[in-house]
Order: sequence, then structure tokens, then C-alpha cells
Amino acid sequence: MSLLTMNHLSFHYTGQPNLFERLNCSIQNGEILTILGPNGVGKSTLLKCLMGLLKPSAGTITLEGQALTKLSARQIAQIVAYVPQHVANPGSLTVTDYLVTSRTPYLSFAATPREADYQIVRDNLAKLSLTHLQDQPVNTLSGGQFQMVTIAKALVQQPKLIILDEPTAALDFGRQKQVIDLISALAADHYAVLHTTHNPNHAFMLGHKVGLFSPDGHFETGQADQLLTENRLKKIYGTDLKLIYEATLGRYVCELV
Ligand SMILES: Nc1ncnc2c1ncn2[C@@H]1O[C@H](COP(=O)(O)OP(=O)(O)OP(=O)(O)O)[C@@H](O)[C@H]1O
Repeated sequence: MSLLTMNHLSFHYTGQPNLFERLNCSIQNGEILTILGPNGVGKSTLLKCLMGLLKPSAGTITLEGQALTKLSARQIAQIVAYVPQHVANPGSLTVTDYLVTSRTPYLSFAATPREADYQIVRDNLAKLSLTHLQDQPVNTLSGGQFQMVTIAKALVQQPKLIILDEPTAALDFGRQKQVIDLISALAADHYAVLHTTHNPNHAFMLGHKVGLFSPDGHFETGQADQLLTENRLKKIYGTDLKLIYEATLGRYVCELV
């Protein structure tokens, strides 16, 4: 059974044409789904549908075989963690206090976090090399530091599926590599990871499944090496580019020309 299944999914904003139509896709434990497509095509909208934040105009979404609409927010939060593209900065909370709020789906009503919850926070800060920020107020972090902290917050939730909307958008080269490596490590650890990116190289680096939006909203899935051809990428992004096989890396590299 797939962890997450999208079946004939369509969506349009009120008074607007469909952004996507009859979209089918699934993701299993241990799998990475990289979603690529031009600006404004509907990637973030699809992710919001998967989180139950927007209601599809047609089709169904199932989580572990159960209709998303039948699950409570708490049940969904125990399976899926979502990091949106724009996360509201929570103000003067410390990084530790901000992260421990992700333990809420596991706490009974009005209970305070336990030592074990703080340990999960410390473990995940260490995993992302963020321990030095643990006592810093979140509203004093740089854009890139805050983006890393939002990813740590998703891990603290201990979900089975992590959905990340452009997780590398604000990150320097080194941190981008760290996040791509983290996504690989999470998949090796049997998490499912669904993420969006504007960099086709991320899909080649990860080497898993890709979901590709065309400018007209058409959605195709396939393995990175097979789906992401030079012609397809040129059409998707409306620009000239080259795919070069880099033997030392053992993968394709996409370069703008
Ligand atoms: N609340 C809304 N009401 C109406 N239209 C919206 C709303 N939110 C987004 N849109 C429109 O829906 C389309 C898809 O937006 P979405 O944010 O899903 O695109 P995206 O593929 O994630 O884009 P980007 O790569 O630029 O982040 C865009 O044309 C956007 O202007």
C-alpha cells in the first residue's frame, strides 16, 4: 500500500480554470518525489491540497489507504510534516521552544512537553548541525538559518512523510548540499520525502522519482534520468540549456547556455 496516493486530482481557484487535472501520483516509504515545474504552475497549490489546506475540485487523496478527508488534523500530523514555502516567523521564541511545539500531535490536551520531547529536539538540531542556535530567538535568525530550523521542526514531528516546499530556496551552496544529502538520508531511513525545487540538478543528485509540471499544468512522473531530457527541460523552462553527463559524478548536470 502506498503511503500517499493522489487519484485523478483536479484543482482550480474560484473563478479560475483548472491548474491541474486528473493528476495521478503516489509515494511509498523510502521514496523521494521531486516536483519540478515553472513558476506559478501549481506546485505549492498541489502541496496544500495534500495537506488538506485546500479542497481539490475533483479526485481523492489517501494517506496509508485512508481518505485524507476522514482523518483528523492530529492523525494527519502524526503521518505528515509540511514545511511551506513561506513560514510565518513565530517571534521571540527560542529555537528549542519553537521546535518542541512540533511534539503537540503526541501530547494530550494541555500537557507540557517532556524531557523525551526536548531530547528529540536536541537530536534533530544536532543532525542538521544547528545546535549552536538552540537558545537563539527565532526572530533573530538569518533567512537561511530559519529555513534550516523549519526543516528541523518537521523532523521533530517524527512523521512518515515530509513535504518540503522549496527547502533550498534561501540556502547557500553548502547548506543546499546538506539539505539534498539529508533528503537522501531520510529516504534511506524509510521516510518518504516529497519536495519542490527549481533546480533540475537536485533531481539528478537524488536520482529518485520526479513529478514534472508542464506550463499547461500537464503532470508526468518518472525516474529522473528518463523523464528529464534536454528537450523536455527546455520546453518546461522556456530557455536553452544543456544536459551533460558528468562521469566523475555518475550523473547528468543541467547547465543554462
Ligand atoms: N489563493 C489564491 N487565489 C487565487 N489564485 C491563487 C491563489 N494562490 C495561488 N494562486 C495562483 O495559482 C497559481 C499557482 O500558484 P502556486 O503558488 O501553486 O504556483 P507554484 O508552481 O508553486 O509557483 P512558484 O514556483 O512560483 O512558487 C498562480 O497563478 C497563483 O497566482
